[in-house]
Amino acid sequence: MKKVGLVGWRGMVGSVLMQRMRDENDFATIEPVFFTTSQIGLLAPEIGKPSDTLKDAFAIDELAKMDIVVTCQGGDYTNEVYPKLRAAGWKGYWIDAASSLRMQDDSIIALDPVNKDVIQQGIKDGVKTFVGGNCTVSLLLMALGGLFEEELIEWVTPHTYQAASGAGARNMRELISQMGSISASVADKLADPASAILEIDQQVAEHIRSDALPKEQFGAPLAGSLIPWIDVPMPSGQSKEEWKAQVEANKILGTSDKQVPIDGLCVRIGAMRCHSQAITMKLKKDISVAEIERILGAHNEWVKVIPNERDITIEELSPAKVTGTLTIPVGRIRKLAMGPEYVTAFTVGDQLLWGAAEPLRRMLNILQAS
Ligand SMILES: NC(=O)C1=CN([C@@H]2O[C@H](COP(=O)(O)OP(=O)(O)OC[C@H]3O[C@@H](n4cnc5c(N)ncnc54)[C@H](OP(=O)(O)O)[C@@H]3O)[C@@H](O)[C@H]2O)C=CC1
Ligand SMILES: N[C@@H](CC(=O)OP(=O)(O)O)C(=O)O
Repeated sequence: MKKVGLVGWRGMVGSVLMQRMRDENDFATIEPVFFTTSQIGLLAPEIGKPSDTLKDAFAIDELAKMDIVVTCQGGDYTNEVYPKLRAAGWKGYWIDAASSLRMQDDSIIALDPVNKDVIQQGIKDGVKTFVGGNCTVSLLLMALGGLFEEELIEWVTPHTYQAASGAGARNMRELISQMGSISASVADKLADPASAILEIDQQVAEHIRSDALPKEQFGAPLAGSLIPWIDVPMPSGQSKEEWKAQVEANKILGTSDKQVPIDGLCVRIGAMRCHSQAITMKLKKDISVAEIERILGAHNEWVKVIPNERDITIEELSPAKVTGTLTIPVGRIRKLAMGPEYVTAFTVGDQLLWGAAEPLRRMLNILQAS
């Protein structure tokens, strides 16, 4: 059995990964070794079989005993430990959730329902570093995989509606606190059916703008509002989250030499853990909506085409429905007024599952089988 070192397993992405590995009985086929940056010597998590106590995640000699290291610990950890481990001569496989190594020449961004061929070729060529993609990128490609595979897309503009979880666990808590704080600020008026809505609205607006609203994590109101900027600015005027779309998607698809333009605005909204994307795309030719739906639906077992009808769209194409599942619904598919090659779509996906943990779990299984 391969020795697999798990780092960052108790964080938000790591916990979802652990849950999926338990659900799929992945621990039966590996020898897991749990690492920590802060709890050395404490008990490892329950996985249905005995495991050693927690080891020091900065101990290069311990990590070097692993055949595979899977880390969800974050970019700072990767930046500090990965170069030292490789410099020590370690030849094992490194599977990472953080963005630090994604765009390096010797790494592959893993999303196997979309780029299994790239991954398999990489393994044959001796690639040892596999990184999960940015959540919006992975979710976009899971939804539009069929059209990309058939090389039907000339360009895509995804406008995102990103959940609080993408900013971290504390941000998720802050979103709920903001909601509670807003509700509490007008509780007496809400309880009185005769109270005037404009007064409630006025009081809510004042509360949202005031220091009484908790906003230490986001630095701005999210509940009852939105934040139209995610991550740091780039020289192009894009946010870094927006910049990632084209570079990462083309790297995943293996099309970096003839880039498909992918660019749009990324916005944080008050959803908990599902990112949604409103897509405008130009196809290379005029194909019917029925054919587009067929191609999208046939690409992978998780994508689910939702007919462009009101009731089923509201029922199926929402963060409330999708959260905690691996389903990638894509709907609102129709031609735009700009011309027959211009198509719109809307998709939703759990950013902690297909957006983060699931590609890593599947990458581990691919390496196990190789
Ligand atoms: N959040 C997201 O949506 C996505 C995140 N990623 C990447 O994954 C990486 C990790 O992100 P995320 O999971 O959000 O990070 P978290 O902050 O949730 O966890 C990171 C680490 O913090 C330590 N920690 C300290 N206190 C606690 C606590 N009370 N509960 C749990 N862990 C604690 C743990 O390390 P220790 O046990 O060593 O103390 C843990 O492994 C980042 O690089 C991020 O970029 C990738 C895709 C999506
Ligand atoms: N930036 C993403 C989450 C994330 O962690 O992305 P990345 O893995 O590219 O750093 C969001 O805010 O929704």
